[in-house]
Amino acid sequence: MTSCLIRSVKYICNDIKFAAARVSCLTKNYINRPVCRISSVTPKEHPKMADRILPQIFKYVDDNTESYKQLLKEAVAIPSVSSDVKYRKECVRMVEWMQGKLKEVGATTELRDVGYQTIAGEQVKLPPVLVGVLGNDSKKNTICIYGHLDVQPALKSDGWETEPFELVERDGKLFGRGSTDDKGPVLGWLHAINAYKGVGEELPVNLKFVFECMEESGSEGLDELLLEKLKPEGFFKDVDYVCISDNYWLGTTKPCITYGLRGISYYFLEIECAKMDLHSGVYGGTVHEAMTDLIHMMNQLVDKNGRIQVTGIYDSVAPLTENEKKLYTTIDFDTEAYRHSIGATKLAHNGDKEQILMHRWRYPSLSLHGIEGAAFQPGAKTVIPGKVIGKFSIRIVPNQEPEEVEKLVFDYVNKKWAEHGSPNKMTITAQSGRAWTENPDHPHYQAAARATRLIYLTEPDMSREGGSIPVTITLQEASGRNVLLLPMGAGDDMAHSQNEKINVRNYIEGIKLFAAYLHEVSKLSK
Ligand SMILES: C[C@H](N)C(=O)N[C@@H](Cc1c[nH]cn1)C(=O)O
Ligand SMILES: [Zn+2]
Ligand SMILES: [Zn+2]
Repeated sequence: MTSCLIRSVKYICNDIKFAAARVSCLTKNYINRPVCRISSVTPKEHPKMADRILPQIFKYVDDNTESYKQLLKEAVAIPSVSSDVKYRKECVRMVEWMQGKLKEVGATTELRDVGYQTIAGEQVKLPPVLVGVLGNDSKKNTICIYGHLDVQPALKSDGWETEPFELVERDGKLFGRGSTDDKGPVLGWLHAINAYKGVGEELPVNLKFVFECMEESGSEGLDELLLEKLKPEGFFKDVDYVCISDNYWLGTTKPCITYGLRGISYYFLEIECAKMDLHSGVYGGTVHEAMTDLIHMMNQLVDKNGRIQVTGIYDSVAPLTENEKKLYTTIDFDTEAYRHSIGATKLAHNGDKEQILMHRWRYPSLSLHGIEGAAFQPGAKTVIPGKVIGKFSIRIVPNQEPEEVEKLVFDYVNKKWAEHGSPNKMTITAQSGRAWTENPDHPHYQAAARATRLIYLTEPDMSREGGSIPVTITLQEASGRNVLLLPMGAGDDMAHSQNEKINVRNYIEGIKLFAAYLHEVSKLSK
């Protein structure tokens, strides 16, 4: 950290005269600070001049740290939980809030309608997708940036130390739902753009934005918007690169650039034994209970070592080559620190680094998430739930197609249900997104690596991510371009969990990283 600050200060001293000479008129930017507007000089025309811009930008970012935190506080305060329809208005408010911010930096924006989703037989309107364009210079490269504005649910009573929708700074960390996943990174792009403006520099690239508010709930409607509307309208025609910041470093100190994601196949296993909940004293012993059936079924899915029991599930997993195997040995990953950070007694696979990484990145895993309709509140509620929905998912990997995985799971669950022989009603439904991998030897990745070295003064690890961003492969296919994941947050940020946070350092240096990345990509050939 100290070295980054020293570097920024040193650069700004060299460039102070240069910066002063460029100011011609002042206006206000989106954080209400004066900015200068000038310069039609692009990095491609004057590379040396361009290389002096970044130090000014880094200084500008350091100087604006408090306002960046303030804006994240505003964003976190909007509880844009996509999985619960009672927050749907907040999702819309979140998208509109972000639209305002994009407009303030000069982007042309549109809110695109993506229709309805069906929840328990009801049609519920999906939040709109925010689509934006900033710059249209045919000499510049165009980057399409994707991010999401929705968050996972969070309640203080889940075990948060502070209110989840109130950004709280403590010990150099900003705690709050969405701070790292994905409001911090989305705002990072906005701040990086603003920093160019703040030092009076034209953006070196054109930008296109796709910001949705349903990522945590399967990105419903987004693929159709991208493939059936935006693509035919020519949105991707001039896109040269795609960048997403929505994952995390592997550890806490070493930056990463990410070239793979697992997909996800999410299941709702519903069992109904009665049309309402029943008093267990009155009805216990007289009915076949839905919860008993569900626990039996959920127990058939995975063994205690994490081996998925669904017949044929491992058949299509891409075979491990000798070359790929070697990649895992060089990755900087401390399994003991990882174990300690989550308070686990023992990791799977005896804590072996290579095995742990492979089971996060390239093998499927099945997790049991929860049961809707169960009496989960504290206290001795004596009810027999009439209907319960067990939720589980399989993280799927390259070569596994969602349709094929869904069929294997449906067949297996139906077989186990038949063997179980319950008179109750069982239904299973799924929603799935594909896995994604990219070529990390591409110049786009080299540009991101240069930007990362500039900020963190170290070589980034090329990583894969165990989580899923369903739209990534759609963006790859729709644009036909190289896609890169540039994480902002650290490996211990606890996305989706209690006390989610982003380190102030990751947030601020991440903004600089994005600015440096835009600069590096501007130098790539078209
Ligand atoms: C990696 C990304 N930040 C993320 O958290 N993605 C979610 C996507 C998802 C899909 N269904 C529900 N959520 C994840 O990997 O769980
Ligand atoms: Zn998430
Ligand atoms: Zn995310």
